[in-house]
Amino acid sequence: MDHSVVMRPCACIPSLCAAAYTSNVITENLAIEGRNLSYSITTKHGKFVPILKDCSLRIPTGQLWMLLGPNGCGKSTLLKVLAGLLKPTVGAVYVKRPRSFVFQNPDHQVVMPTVEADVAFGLGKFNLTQYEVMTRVSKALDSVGMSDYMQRPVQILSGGQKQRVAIAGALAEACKVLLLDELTTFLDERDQIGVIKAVKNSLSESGEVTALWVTHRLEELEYADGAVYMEDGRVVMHSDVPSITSFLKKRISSYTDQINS
Ligand SMILES: Nc1ncnc2c1ncn2[C@@H]1O[C@H](COP(=O)(O)OP(=O)(O)OP(=O)(O)O)[C@@H](O)[C@H]1O
Repeated sequence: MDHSVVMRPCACIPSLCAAAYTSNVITENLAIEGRNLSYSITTKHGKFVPILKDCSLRIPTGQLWMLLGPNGCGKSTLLKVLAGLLKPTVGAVYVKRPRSFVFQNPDHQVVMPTVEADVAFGLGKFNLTQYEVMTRVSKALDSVGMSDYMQRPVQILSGGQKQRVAIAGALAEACKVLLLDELTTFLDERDQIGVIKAVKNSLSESGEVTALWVTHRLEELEYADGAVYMEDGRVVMHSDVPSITSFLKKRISSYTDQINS
């Protein structure tokens, strides 16, 4: 994944705070909609490289969806287009505001010395009283199961705990959409499950927060409400979990047959 975009990790993206709505997009009950999105680049040698090709997706409010696909198929690029970090070459995007992007590497997520200060970091812009800040911080930490760590230094946290603190930062800012890029890549199994459960819990507590979770790990599908599967820059399937699981099992078994034949 490209980490060249540097910002306050997990902060709501300031340039996106105004409503960004592109005409002809139906938004009823949807937190995320992309229609016919293409994204391409032209290299310094003048070569045209299509990265996303006519991708469409619709994610209902309050749900956790996974974005799956082989290495290099365009998952992170699609997530960055939805985050507004990249402008699609063609197509329309609607994503509820505020939205937050959480990066893959836990060490890029936390910037303040303590957990409490880190979660409160993005709240300065809201002109809140100390009491309101404290209330938001404790509620957000509670949602991700990190209340007991409020006064801890961030350096001593595990990778998964850092990711949960980053998610709490977004929740404290009343984020409506979480765009989560392979958060569990660097985590051990226990931390991995802790992060995904924290996201799931945050969504069910609020009912208003929606998450799109990029992953390679098929076992994480069991926590999802739906999934989008990509290959070679295209959305190949967009559906409920049982259908996508059965599709992927067939895909894997046909691949195994091919390499064994
Ligand atoms: N700025 C860029 N310049 C050239 N190629 C790029 C650029 N950004 C992305 N790509 C290419 O576009 C394709 C999609 O990249 P992307 O990071 O979105 O894939 P991904 O599915 O997230 O991969 P991974 O699972 O390995 O993180 C890759 O082939 C990548 O090399």
